[in-house]
Amino acid sequence: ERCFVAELPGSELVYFTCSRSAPLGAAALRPRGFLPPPGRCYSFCIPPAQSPRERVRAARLHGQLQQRLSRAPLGAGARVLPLLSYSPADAAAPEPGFLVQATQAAAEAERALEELLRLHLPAPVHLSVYEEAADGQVWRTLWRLQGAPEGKELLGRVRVLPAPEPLSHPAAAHLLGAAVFGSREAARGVLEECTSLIPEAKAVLDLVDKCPKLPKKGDFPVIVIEGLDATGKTTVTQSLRDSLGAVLLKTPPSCVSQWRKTFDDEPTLVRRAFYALTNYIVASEIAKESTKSPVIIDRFWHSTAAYAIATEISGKVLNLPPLHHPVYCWPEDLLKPDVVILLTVSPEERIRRLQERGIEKTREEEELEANRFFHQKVEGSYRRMENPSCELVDASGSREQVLEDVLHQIKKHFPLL
Ligand SMILES: Nc1ncnc2c1ncn2[C@@H]1O[C@H](COP(=O)(O)OP(=O)(O)OP(=O)(O)O)[C@@H](O)[C@H]1O
Ligand SMILES: Nc1ccn([C@@H]2O[C@H](COP(=O)(O)O)[C@@H](O)[C@H]2O)c(=O)n1
Repeated sequence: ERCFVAELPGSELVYFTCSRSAPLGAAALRPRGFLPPPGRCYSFCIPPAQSPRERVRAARLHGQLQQRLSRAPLGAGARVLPLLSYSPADAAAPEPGFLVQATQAAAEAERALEELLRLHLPAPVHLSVYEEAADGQVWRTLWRLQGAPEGKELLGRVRVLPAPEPLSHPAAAHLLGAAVFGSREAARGVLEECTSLIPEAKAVLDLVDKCPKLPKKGDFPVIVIEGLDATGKTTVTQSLRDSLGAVLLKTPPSCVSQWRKTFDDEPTLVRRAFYALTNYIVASEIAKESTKSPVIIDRFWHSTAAYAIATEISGKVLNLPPLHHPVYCWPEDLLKPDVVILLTVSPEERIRRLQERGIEKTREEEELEANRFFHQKVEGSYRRMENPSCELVDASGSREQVLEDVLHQIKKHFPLL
């Protein structure tokens, strides 16, 4: 039995399933907020990759469809929401897809959607249509789209019911190796798979392959400063460099800057593998520099993992994988820092600083502003990291106060510094 989870506006998750046999009275149970009245919903999923080599293509197809859906003539007020199809009974990775909420039952919107799917999805293409019946229950009609331009076959009609919320988010068990990479080889494998599609992947691999496999930290302290955008990392890391006579490094390093936009436009799988590998490039720099002086790093692996988890786990902070989940564990083959400090500021102060700075924001930061739940999930993930865990410093005071507090925290580990 397949179940589905969709993320509604406001980051609410709705879990539902379909049943042929549920007794009709069994609740005017309609999944809450699922079908905006009066309206229709449509859903479809991206067919899973048949082999590891195919997973980059499948991930890219998902991204392309998302872009095309955002431009498709689906009618005023139509919403395209992220959907996952999963089976509670087996361990297979969930299939990503979309739930399209149309505010009117517009034949034109339906035609546009069908045309898009016929054009871009490999056959057989399945489309589910959800409607409310006179008795207030929601029904799903499953269609197989075939032939051009309008051929379609009716496969069946079933009731839609709320599904029990699983103990953990359906994506949680599949983050490792797909969004969070537990080793250099795991991330490397993804970029290997895309060298024929993305030429820049080869250039990144060449850089990574020049770095020693297990670089060793020198005797000087290695300190990472983490935090959301505009929490003051640049300000603090520069002050720390000056007051500790340290070397300042950042991830991703400048040697990959020219490829960053390319990978930011790729789906999670490829984008996160890129960022994961940049940590290994910086690790070899840390190894060298920490034999000579203290090293300060502006973002490292915790950023890579926290942003990946927050993006892939839909809903709110309570949907994050629980404490001690393997996604929060430092990769065994990545040079480990001595101290990781997480700068925190209130959402209001952070937004004030972002606005004051006034420079163009990255796509992810636009999302951050629009979606405070995403912001909470990134910070919630940082807070769950372990070995090394993040030590929190409230960064909402003056620049001088924040520096003093960070130095105080560092000196607890290195009193002689
Ligand atoms: N303690 C502070 N009080 C007030 N403003 C601050 C403080 N620290 C930093 N700022 C200002 O807030 C803005 C963001 O700071 P900064 O660039 O250091 O953050 P960041 O975390 O490095 O951001 P990003 O991750 O986007 O690079 C800057 O304009 C900076 O001058
Ligand atoms: N080690 C890292 C560093 C960065 N990222 C990603 O980059 C974004 C933030 O970078 P800034 O240059 O704006 O500070 C953030 O959205 C992360 O996705 C990363 O993954 N790993």
